[in-house]
Amino acid sequence: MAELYKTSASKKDLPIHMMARPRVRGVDLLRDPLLNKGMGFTVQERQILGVHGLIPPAVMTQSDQVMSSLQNFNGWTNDLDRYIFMMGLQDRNEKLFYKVVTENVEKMMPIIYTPTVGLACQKYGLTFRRPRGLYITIHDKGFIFDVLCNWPSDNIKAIVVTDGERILGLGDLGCYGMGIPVGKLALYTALAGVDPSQCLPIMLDVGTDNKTLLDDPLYIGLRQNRVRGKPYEEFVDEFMQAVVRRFGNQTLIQFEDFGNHNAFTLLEKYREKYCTFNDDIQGTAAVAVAGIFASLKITGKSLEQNKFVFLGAGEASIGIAKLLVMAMVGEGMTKTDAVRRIWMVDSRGLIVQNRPSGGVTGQKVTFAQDHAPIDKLAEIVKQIKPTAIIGASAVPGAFTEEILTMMGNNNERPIIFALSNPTSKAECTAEQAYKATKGRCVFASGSPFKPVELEGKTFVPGQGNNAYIFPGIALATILCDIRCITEDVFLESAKLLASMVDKSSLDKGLVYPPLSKIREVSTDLTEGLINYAYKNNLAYLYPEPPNVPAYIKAHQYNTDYQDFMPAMYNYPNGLGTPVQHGLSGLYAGNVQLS
Ligand SMILES: O=C([O-])CC(=O)C(=O)O
Ligand SMILES: [Mg+2]
Repeated sequence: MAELYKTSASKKDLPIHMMARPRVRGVDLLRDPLLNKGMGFTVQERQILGVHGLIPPAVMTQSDQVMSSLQNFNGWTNDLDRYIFMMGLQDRNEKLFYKVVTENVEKMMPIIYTPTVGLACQKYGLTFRRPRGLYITIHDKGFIFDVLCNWPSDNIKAIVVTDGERILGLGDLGCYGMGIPVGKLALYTALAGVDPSQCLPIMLDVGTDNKTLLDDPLYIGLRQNRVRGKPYEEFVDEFMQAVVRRFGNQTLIQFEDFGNHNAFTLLEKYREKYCTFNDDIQGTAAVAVAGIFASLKITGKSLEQNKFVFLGAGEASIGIAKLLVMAMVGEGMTKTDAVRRIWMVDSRGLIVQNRPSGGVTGQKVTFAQDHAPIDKLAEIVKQIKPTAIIGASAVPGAFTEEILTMMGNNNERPIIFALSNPTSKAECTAEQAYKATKGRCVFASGSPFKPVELEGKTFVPGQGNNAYIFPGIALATILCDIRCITEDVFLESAKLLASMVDKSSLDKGLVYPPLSKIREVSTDLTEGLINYAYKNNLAYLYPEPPNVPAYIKAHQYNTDYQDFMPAMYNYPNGLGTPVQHGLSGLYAGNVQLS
């Protein structure tokens, strides 16, 4: 059985005829980002693989290349240029891209992911250099499987798909939303170690209702209004079926940044039939609930001693609220009592049962309270006296100084989460929250904020972003073959993540592990979830891996270059025949020909 789990044998273990050989050579090798090493190719490899002379003569180690990339990165004066530089690197040399990212996670995440990815999406038409992922349009209806067949690999384990209708808190960006699946999948690899060749970003272009884009002659998507209703549903149905036909029914499909209505409808429709989850509803819920679990260790309160006010009643708020209810019920409360602790506020004010202005519909119904209507958030906070306010409204500045001060006056340690993305949409800044509460609040935000100095003390805001959750869930799902991701998986993820917050973080008011640890967190989450999946009969891979950490490690992407030792120049007796074209003198001291 040990053999079954021995997947990445070291080079020495392999018989010579099985040593890695790239599937392409010559100039095609340099143009394949999965294989290209640029100047990292040894002289021997250059000769054998037919790229000698096609790259400058210097042979660089991968760490030299990392240094050179960082110098380049630092040379750019704005984040969008840094994003473009990093995408260029990803397009040229994936191993190097992921090495740079994984060795500099804190610096790179805000560029290749939120918040800069939001800006990049807004300017996607201009930043577009080379295609990445698949674009499937409503006009491909009837032929989606054929489009999927154009993808060059059969071995796809994970797809992140969007239709671009609600990109972060930026609204409908149509086809420009492709930056999001690309960014999310970059984190699959950088944070959890999912093999990038097994990941596929997909944009379902059904048009856009963004007038500015429709009027822009340089817009790169379908120039028509969004298709809705039955044709849209049939289109997405066909897409789901085509994915299974093309890549198998265990393919993970992560829904990302769909409009509110479609996000909920599609999740309900597919969650039991496909291996799927919605990151904005479920991933965000798990990260927020983890933050709340961890905050209890700071506030000293139990979950049921809290009262939560949510600003915004969309995917994130409803997802968090539902998971919170599940957590409270898990602790012995009735559902009715749990729901009573949750107060939702949308653009029309407090969501109450007898709302005069058009009633309450959809997902909000569960949380409509028996209370008189109130319009303004400040008045709601004054009357309801929440212990926690959670913003997922994409209304910047909605948590005013008055509201934050009130939270500080009503609570010894108020919980303030401003989760809307990107930074420009956050309900308040970290500084505003700490200042108004004299440093007593437990603050987290969806996009990163820098630490805040206040009266000689440093406060470190937590980043309550689903990036702490989705890469680990994805890797666990892939590795133990979970076919249906139940709601329990998200609650378990929240508990696991909260358990990883150590005392030194809590002492700084930080309810998440530091961002510098997010890779270890993703791996630990994967391990916890694999164990959970086997205990709860969710895993299809049998037999169960005897050593889960070793099993995970063996399957995680290695950012080190693969050695393309030319098998044809080696003989089974183990004597490698060096390639000697009188070059050893030329390259003396630079490379070793052995
Ligand atoms: O992408 C992010 O940073 C978090 C997220 O899912 C969203 O805001 O839609
Ligand atoms: Mg999202």
